[in-house]
Amino acid sequence: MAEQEERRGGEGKRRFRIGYALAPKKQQSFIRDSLVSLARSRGIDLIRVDTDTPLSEQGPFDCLLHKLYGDDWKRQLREFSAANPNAAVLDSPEAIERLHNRISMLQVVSELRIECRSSGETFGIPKQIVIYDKETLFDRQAWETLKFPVIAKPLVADGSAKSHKMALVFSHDGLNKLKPPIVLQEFVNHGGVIFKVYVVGERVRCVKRKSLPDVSEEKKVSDEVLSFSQVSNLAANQTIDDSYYEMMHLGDAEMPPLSFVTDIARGLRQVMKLNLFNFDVIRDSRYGNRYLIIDINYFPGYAKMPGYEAVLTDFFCDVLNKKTEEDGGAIEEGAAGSERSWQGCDVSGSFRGDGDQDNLQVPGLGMEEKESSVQV
Ligand SMILES: Nc1ncnc2c1ncn2[C@@H]1O[C@H](COP(=O)(O)OP(=O)(O)OP(=O)(O)O)[C@@H](O)[C@H]1O
Ligand SMILES: O=P(O)(O)O[C@H]1[C@H](O)[C@H](O)[C@H](OP(=O)(O)O)[C@@H](OP(=O)(O)O)[C@@H]1O
Ligand SMILES: [Mg+2]
Ligand SMILES: [Mg+2]
Repeated sequence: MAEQEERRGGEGKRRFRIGYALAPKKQQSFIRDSLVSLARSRGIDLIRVDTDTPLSEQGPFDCLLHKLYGDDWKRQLREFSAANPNAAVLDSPEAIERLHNRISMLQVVSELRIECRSSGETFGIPKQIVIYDKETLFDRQAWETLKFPVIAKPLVADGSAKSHKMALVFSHDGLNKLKPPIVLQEFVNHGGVIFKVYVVGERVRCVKRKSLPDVSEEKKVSDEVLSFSQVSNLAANQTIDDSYYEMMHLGDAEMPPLSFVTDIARGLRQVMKLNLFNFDVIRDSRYGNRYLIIDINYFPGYAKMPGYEAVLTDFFCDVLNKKTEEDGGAIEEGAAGSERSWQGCDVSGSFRGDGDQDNLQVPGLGMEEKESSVQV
């Protein structure tokens, strides 16, 4: 009885347990005290999953949040879902798998169906080919459809440092320095600014980041190969705020229309069946209102966004609310104490955008309402 009362968080309130299974570096950057305390105040306990102990020996969990790789972990997740059909897994390993290959990752973009916009914005992906072996690399026919410069990206995007090691190749003379399997993606001049669109369930936030500089015509005949890695990623403890934009001279870079990136985010979420991801967008300097999606990441560095605690906590409440409704736990107002009633997460709470640079889209609210408190 005491344990049940403890789970109910005293005064008959039901508490929820979200287990998180993350690599140490990710846990350190994402599970901050500020997130843990805000979630706790809304009736949610964030509990570390010990990745050295079988998942089946831990819990119980109402929801599992994870960013781990490998067949054994996928097996444990399948067993967890079979044993706990009412628990939410964020997100399904099968859906995440699609993002671990840079070809299947961007294929989802071709499945998007988004209405034409009167303002004329269009989207797509850069031209790219996959090269599985050295022989193909030297088979001119394989890559002659591409225009140099190209970016050579590892085919596998599995979160390893190796999967971020890239090379900018200006001419085919540079191809012999590459190690397949790789994707050769046309480098598109985009003014040195990349837009990262963070998605947390129905919530979307677009931020600007420093990107690779444009390549001049003269440079395009060089046999050089420029290696780089994660040029647009911030250090885990760095956040995106005005000082960052000033330091990186990104202040006056125009953001893409919020409704445009939100439509793409919604489309990607439906096609990929993922809740937690971001995607990188560049504006093609040749056309001005043509946007190219160049990368999609599962469970990115949300903590770099000021106010990420409220975004994630509101999302957790959405998930738990949805699970409770699905479980038939109708929330009877004032029916505290009855077995099926659920006091649930308190989802009221102000959730504010932070200035012009970051567009903020919360469910059902337009831009003009972004400063209002969010009751979801
Ligand atoms: N097709 C392209 N045209 C121009 N610049 C590009 C292109 N692809 C990548 N870049 C540049 O290279 C950087 C890294 O590319 P990408 O985002 O695909 O790598 P990543 O290792 O997956 O990065 P992340 O840290 O976002 O996961 C981008 O942020 C951008 O600056
Ligand atoms: O600047 P962002 O938040 O995009 O940086 C992310 C990056 O896009 C990838 O999602 C990284 O994950 P992997 O691709 O699995 O390496 C994130 O690293 P992580 O340690 O936070 O998961 C970056 O934060
Ligand atoms: Mg990227
Ligand atoms: Mg990436």
